[in-house]
Amino acid sequence: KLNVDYYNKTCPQFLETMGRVITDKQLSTPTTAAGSLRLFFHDCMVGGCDASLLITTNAFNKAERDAELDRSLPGDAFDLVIRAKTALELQCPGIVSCADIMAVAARDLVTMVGGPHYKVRLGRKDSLVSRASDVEGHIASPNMTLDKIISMFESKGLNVQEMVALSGAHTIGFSHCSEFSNRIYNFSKTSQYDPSMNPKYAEGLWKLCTNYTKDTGVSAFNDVMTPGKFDNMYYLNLQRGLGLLASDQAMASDPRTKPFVDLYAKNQTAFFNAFAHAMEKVSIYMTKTGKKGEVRHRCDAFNSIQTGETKTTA
Ligand code: HEM
Ligand SMILES: [Ca+2]
Ligand SMILES: [Ca+2]
Repeated sequence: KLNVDYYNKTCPQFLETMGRVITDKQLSTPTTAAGSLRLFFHDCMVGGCDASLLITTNAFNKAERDAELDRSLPGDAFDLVIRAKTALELQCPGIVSCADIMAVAARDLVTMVGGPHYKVRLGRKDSLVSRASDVEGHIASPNMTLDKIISMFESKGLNVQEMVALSGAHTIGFSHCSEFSNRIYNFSKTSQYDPSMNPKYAEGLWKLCTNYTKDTGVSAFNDVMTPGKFDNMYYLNLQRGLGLLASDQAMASDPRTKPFVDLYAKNQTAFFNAFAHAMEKVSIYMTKTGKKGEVRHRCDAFNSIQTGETKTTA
């Protein structure tokens, strides 16, 4: 079904065009890589990698991207897909799905910022539904227990090792203060900061985020040491109490996850291999082929107008 040569005959310029659009965007807006990786992951976790996350809300339907858990996804990641789609529609109209564009963009950007390269099989179809109400229960948040996060990944066929490897994505990008503020402001009756945090690090974040309730855009690097580079520094940080999100830091102490944190901290090649392998798995999770989806003309709208009342699928 899915294969790496899917567009070889129908859109031979596909990968080259993607490469050009991605390079332009990443050089002018270096936050694109992290945003696109997160966008892709969130899309895949809800109904598979089918671009359901790109649909915009209309009067009849509150779409997936407007779910609370997806509100912080950056506009530049959406913009990249739109740009790629626009270029591809000129070269080979109606051929390349938005879901395939997202998969290739995430992969190419990981590679561009220093991470591994892996095969992306192609031929995904775009979804025929996108509902904000479908998101909850599928996307983890930082203050969930590790038990809960592990079972969420397991429900997608991803084991603990794969979860730890995929979380290495936090070697790039940002998080808003609201995602970790509970760790630095009145953590408990006896402690201002979360004791699993390096105190100097906590203090720095405390200063950075002082005004976060008013200035809601304030964010911290997920990886304080090498924020723009895809490397294994994330795991080394966890060993030193420099994990930003509570869920990240928890992986360094829980006996189920710690062995993998230690392995990837010691051995970047092991991390890259595990990340690449897990991403290949994520990127084919629940993919739609054939009549189960469509190739959208534009990535933010279904091809036929849907009122939300009746919907016929072929
Ligand atoms: C283990 C459970 C995970 C939790 C609880 C989690 C949670 C979060 C949160 C809260 C943010 C900050 C969002 C913001 O404030 O804008 C974030 C950022 C990010 N996440 Fe995760 N995440 C998890 C796993 C993953 C996975 C598996 C990937 C990809 C494979 C990923 C990729 C990213 C990236 C790249 C960013 C930075 C986004 C940017 O800079 O725009 N995360 N994550
Ligand atoms: Ca999806
Ligand atoms: Ca890094």
